[in-house]
Amino acid sequence: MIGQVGPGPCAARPWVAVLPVKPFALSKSRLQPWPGADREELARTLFLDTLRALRTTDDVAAVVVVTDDPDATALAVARGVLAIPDHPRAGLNAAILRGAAHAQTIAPGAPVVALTSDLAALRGSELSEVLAAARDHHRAFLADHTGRGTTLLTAQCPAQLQPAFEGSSRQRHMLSGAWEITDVDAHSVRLDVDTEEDLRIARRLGLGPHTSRLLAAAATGRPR
Ligand SMILES: Nc1nc2c(ncn2[C@@H]2O[C@H](COP(=O)(O)OP(=O)(O)OP(=O)(O)O)[C@@H](O)[C@H]2O)c(=O)[nH]1
Ligand SMILES: C=C(OP(=O)(O)O)C(=O)O
Repeated sequence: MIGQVGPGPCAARPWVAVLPVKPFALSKSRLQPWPGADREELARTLFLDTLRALRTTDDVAAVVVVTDDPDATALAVARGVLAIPDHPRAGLNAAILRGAAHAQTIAPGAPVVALTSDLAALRGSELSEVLAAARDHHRAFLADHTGRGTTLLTAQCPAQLQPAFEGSSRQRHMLSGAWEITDVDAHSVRLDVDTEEDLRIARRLGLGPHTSRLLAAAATGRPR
C-alpha cells in the first residue's frame, strides 16, 4: 500500500521541494489586513520567509516554485530558484502535480516534498526533522496547526504524490493511505498563516525576517 513503512526505490536522495504560490493579490482572503500592511504584502513576505527557510534546509537540494504571479517568479529567480508557470490555472493540487512532474525532470529519482507557501515561522531544522520522519514512508504528510488541514506532503517517487490539499485535507491524505507524521512537534512546519490569529501565533513562535520587517515597518509607518 502506498504510505506503508519501507523506503521506495527513489529513497535516500536529497529532496526537491515544490512550492505552489497563488498570485499575491488574490491570496489570503481570510487574513484581515494588518494595521499598516495589506494582504498582498503579507502574502509576499509569507512566501519569502517560506522560501528562505527551505533554501537553508540541508536535505532540500532544489525548490520548484509554481506560480502565475510575475512578482513571485521574479523573487524566486532573483534567489536562483526555479519558477514554472501555473498553466492552465487549475487549482492548488494541479499546481503541485505540475511542480512534482517538473521535479522529476530536473532531479530524476529524487523524493519530493510539497509545502504551502505561507509558513511564516518555518525553521529549516524542524523541516529537516519532518523530512527525516517522512523518509521511511512512500507517502507522508504533516497536519497543520488546526488539525484540519495539511501543510506538507511527501512522496519518495514524485509520480505517487497524490496531493489532496484544501479544506479538510488531513482526513483526505489519511484516507488516501499517506502516513501521518505525528512523532515530531515541528510547530513551525505546521503553522500555515491564514488568519490574523495565525499571524499572532507565528509572531510568538518567531517570524521569518521578511514578515518580521514588514510588521515592524507597518507599526512605525516606515517605508519598506
Ligand atoms: N500555484 C498555485 N498555488 C496555490 C493555488 N491555490 C493556493 N495556492 C497556494 O497554496 C497555499 C495554500 O493556499 P490557501 O491558504 O488555501 O489559499 P490562500 O489564497 O493563500 O488563502 P485564502 O484566500 O484564505 O484561501 C498558499 O501558499 C497558496 O499560495 C493555486 O491555484 N495555484
Ligand atoms: C490548503 C490547505 O489549507 P488552507 O486552505 O486552510 O490554508 C490545506 O490544509 O490543505
